[in-house]
Amino acid sequence: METIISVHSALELITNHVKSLPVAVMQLEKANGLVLAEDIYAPENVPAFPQSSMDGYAFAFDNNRSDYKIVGEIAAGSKQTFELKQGEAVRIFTGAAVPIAADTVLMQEKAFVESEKLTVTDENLNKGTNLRSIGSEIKKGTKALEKGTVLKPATIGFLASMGIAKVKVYPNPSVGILVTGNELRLPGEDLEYGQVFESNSFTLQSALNQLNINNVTIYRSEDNLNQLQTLLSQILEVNDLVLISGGVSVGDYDFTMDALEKCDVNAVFHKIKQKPGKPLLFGTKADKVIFGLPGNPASVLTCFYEYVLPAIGIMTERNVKLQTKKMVLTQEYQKQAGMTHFLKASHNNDLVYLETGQESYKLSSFANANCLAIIPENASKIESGQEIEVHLFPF
Ligand SMILES: Nc1nc2c(c(=O)[nH]1)N[C@H]1C(S)=C(S)[C@@H](COP(=O)(O)OP(=O)(O)OC[C@H]3O[C@@H](n4cnc5c(N)ncnc54)[C@H](O)[C@@H]3O)O[C@H]1N2
Ligand code: MOO
Repeated sequence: METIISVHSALELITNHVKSLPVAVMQLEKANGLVLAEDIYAPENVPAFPQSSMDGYAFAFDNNRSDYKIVGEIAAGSKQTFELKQGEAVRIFTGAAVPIAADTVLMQEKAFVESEKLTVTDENLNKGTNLRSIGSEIKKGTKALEKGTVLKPATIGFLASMGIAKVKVYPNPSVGILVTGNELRLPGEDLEYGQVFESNSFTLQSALNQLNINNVTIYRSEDNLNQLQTLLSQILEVNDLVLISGGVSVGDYDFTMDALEKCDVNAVFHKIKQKPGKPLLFGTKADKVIFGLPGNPASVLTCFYEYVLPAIGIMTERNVKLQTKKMVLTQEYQKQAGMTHFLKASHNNDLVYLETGQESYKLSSFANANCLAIIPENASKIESGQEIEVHLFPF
């Protein structure tokens, strides 16, 4: 196992150890936000029949005629067909099948009808007006969507319009969040001296939900190796991704590393030259991915954005990494060389303002921030006005 490595090496190890999840066949209504794992070809013509796009009258267009005899009516969904003769029209409605012999639909606002006689009052009417021809949206057998397309409302609707009910996608992982700590109480409970409210599972679950990852189960364990090991082995059975909060440091009650070892997890690295989140732990067990997130609340969220997101991106073939931009720092920042600093910050017009309260137990600065400012490992001083990299939050 690697100990205390650079941010760059940590990301490289994650990239080398995480694989995309097996392709799954998914009901369309559950596929929003997922990536298509197959090319989609139209199984039928859309529309499958010549279709009226207006409420009005359908007929075979005749330049020398302005009157037609109305011989019937076709509503949307009607199976009725008409053998229209020259000079005959049918009353028709939006979405209805236009008779084969007809080629034009006159909208009713441009028609004058008396008893069964239709008079065209549209001087600019052309052959083919208001008629959607067979396959004019997409022809049967044509490629409709490429493998790799991210499904969104429009693509989901497009698939449904072709009659497709299920698609092959890269699924979202099922996620187990394991919260450790004797001191933790749930919001809403009474707090005794020495106890703190548990917030990490709330942060993590919300961050996952924001990615449309909703198959999330929260487990809780005391700082007890046996309990932790038993729970962890169950969690590893049923989840693709396991996020453990706390217990990754060096204290006498930090059992995460031992429990992972007992569960035969391959620890890939432990500790990154970074602040916050130095004791981040990453491991795998077969295709399962495990992160031991340092318990301090700001460390948990920073590590989620910087390391768990890229892993989820690989598992799902989605581009979910925080967007990177170069921006100008508006103040001087000093630190010791040797650690990358991820600083809660706000950007506006490509200028970056650092939040006060960078300590890893504080979430208030995170709550005010819209990005993380990156101060590189080897830097000891960034001047005000210098350009730095910024990772933008996805909201
Ligand atoms: N001697 C050393 N001590 C520590 C080191 C070190 O290098 N040497 N590293 C520090 C750093 S940096 C971090 S980060 C933490 C990480 O500690 P753990 O991952 O073992 O986390 P815990 O000790 O369980 O908790 C840390 C802190 O966070 C609070 N916490 C934990 N879980 C939650 C939760 N679900 N919701 C809200 N708050 C939570 C916990 O009460 C502690 O205050 O270790 C340092 N120590
Ligand atoms: O690495 Mo820790 O998150 O600074 O307190």
